[in-house]
Amino acid sequence: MTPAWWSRPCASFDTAAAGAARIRQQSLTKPPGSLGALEDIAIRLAAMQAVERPAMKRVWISVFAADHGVAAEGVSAFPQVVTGEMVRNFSSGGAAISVLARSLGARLDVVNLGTVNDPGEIRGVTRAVIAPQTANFCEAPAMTVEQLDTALRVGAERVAQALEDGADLFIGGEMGIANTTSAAALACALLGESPAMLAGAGTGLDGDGIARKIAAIERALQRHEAARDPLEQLRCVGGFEIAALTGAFVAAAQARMPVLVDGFITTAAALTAVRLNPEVRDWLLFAHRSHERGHARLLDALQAQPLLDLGLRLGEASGAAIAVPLLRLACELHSGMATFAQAGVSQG
Ligand SMILES: Cc1cc2ncn([C@H]3O[C@H](COP(=O)(O)O)[C@@H](O)[C@H]3O)c2cc1C
Ligand SMILES: O=C(O)c1cccnc1
Repeated sequence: MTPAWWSRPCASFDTAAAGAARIRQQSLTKPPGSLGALEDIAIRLAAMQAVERPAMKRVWISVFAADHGVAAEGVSAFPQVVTGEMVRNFSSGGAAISVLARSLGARLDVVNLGTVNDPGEIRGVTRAVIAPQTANFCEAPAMTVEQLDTALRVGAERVAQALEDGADLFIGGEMGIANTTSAAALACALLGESPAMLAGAGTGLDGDGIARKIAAIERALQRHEAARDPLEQLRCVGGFEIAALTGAFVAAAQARMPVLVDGFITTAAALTAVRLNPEVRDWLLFAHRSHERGHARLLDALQAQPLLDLGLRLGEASGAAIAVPLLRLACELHSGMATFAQAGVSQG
């Protein structure tokens, strides 16, 4: 049997470019190391882009939208119709990510994988509808094998589009009422953690709501106890958008495309991608630590040090978009500063 596409090797870092970038960082007019994490980012991006002086001009943002059967368990503070309504809002330019993408001059790609309140054909939205929603994973596997396969492939196809567009960075975002329940269930399955440790308030559940969410995840984990490998865990308790993000992250790493990871849900997808193919980890940069309970644990599992900690809990790729200016500034400092020799400044 031929191995699945997601198991194929990822691109490797260009160590010569990274070495040249490291030497350049040490020659710039500042005490070595004084730009902290921004220096490491410039060097890592040099390794990824295989150039001494990396750039972060074109940014591609794919927001994957999908509904979740588990919403029937009363695990979100908002009704399920919001997912489809927000797809429309992304396309008309009123969502947080719409504003951020405009401000960054980034390409915003919205992908509808299936919503109960389907907005139909609308301008600027790619239709890749798999089903109106996943199955309620408290009662059955969230996806069939075919649905999972399609969702993974849709994610990879958006990366192919980003490459064709000449993007320097891929950002994945999500929209799906109840998807913090799916992401928490997936994280529990992958990490062997208890739901009480990883389930949070999501869109703003109160104490009773969080207790319902924990109980739903506990039931789901019992039902799907036999799911031991990451692909099967994703199929049983994931969502269409979480699977598309997983496929996108693997495909980006295979295609030499840096990825900036957003919040709780996208990090659950990132961990799934790394479990499917450990080489993916090298290609992931982490934007922020979300306010959502459980995100810190996921970041720890990935040994990730995010750039920002702003108490964000929105999703939609918003936290990643907010961190893009830092990546841009890291690149500009790296390529624009004078060296000690050029500026006639004495070295220590
Ligand atoms: C208006 C609105 C816009 C959003 N944009 C992202 N989310 C975020 O909230 C949802 C997850 O939280 P939960 O699991 O509690 O439902 C996801 O759609 C996520 O992207 C939103 C939620 C709402 C209500
Ligand atoms: O961290 C996130 O991505 C998040 C948190 C709460 C709700 N939606 C998204």
